[in-house]
Amino acid sequence: MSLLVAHELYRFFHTGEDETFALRGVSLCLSQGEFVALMGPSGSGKSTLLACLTGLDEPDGGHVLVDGMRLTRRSEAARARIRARNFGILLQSGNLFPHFSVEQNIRFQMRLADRTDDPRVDELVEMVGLRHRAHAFATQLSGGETARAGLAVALAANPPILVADEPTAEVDADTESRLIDHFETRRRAGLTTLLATHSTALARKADRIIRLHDGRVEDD
Ligand SMILES: Nc1ncnc2c1ncn2[C@@H]1O[C@H](COP(=O)(O)OP(=O)(O)OP(=O)(O)O)[C@@H](O)[C@H]1O
Repeated sequence: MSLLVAHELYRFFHTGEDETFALRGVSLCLSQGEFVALMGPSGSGKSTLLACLTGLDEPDGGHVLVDGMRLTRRSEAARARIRARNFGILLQSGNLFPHFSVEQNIRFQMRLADRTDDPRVDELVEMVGLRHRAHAFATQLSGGETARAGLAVALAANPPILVADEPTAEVDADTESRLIDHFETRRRAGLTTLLATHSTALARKADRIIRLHDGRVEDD
């Protein structure tokens, strides 16, 4: 069975007189253990799609199923429960609590997922190249450090589905290669990974590339 299904998703935005058609009937299926890259030009709808797939945004049409459960058109509390159980999420809007340190943010995410005894905090901090910044508050981090800390938080609960928007946009080559190793380890462990990326190096490692263009799937 598919772990994550999107069926005919539509999303429109209205700003004043303008209407933007961000998603125009996007359907996709992700199986357990798949590593999928979502690509497409700026403005093609990648971030909007990730937000709808994780229930952080509601599509205007269509629906999303997570492990057979409908995520769309449910209460925020129900969506949050499904999200906590199934997803690790890194979106461009960020996922850090500003007055927690990097390490506290990671531990908090683990606690939300009931992984209080998880020994991997140091490992995660090391993997994203932030050992020297583990005790810094989120507000004290540079843009690149914030993105990397956010990724460590998204990975903290070893989520069944990792959804990340441009996870390697702000990382150096060493960190990118450590992250690619980690994504491949997730695949071997049967965990699913969906990354929106402009990086061809990263996309080359994926099992599948889904290309969006103008709010539609151009190629899958
Ligand atoms: N909250 C919003 N209000 C109005 N328009 C929006 C909103 N969010 C996204 N859009 C518009 O929807 C379209 C798709 O945006 P989206 O951010 O999903 O693209 P993207 O493929 O992720 O782009 P990028 O690669 O630059 O991050 C764009 O035209 C964008 O301007």
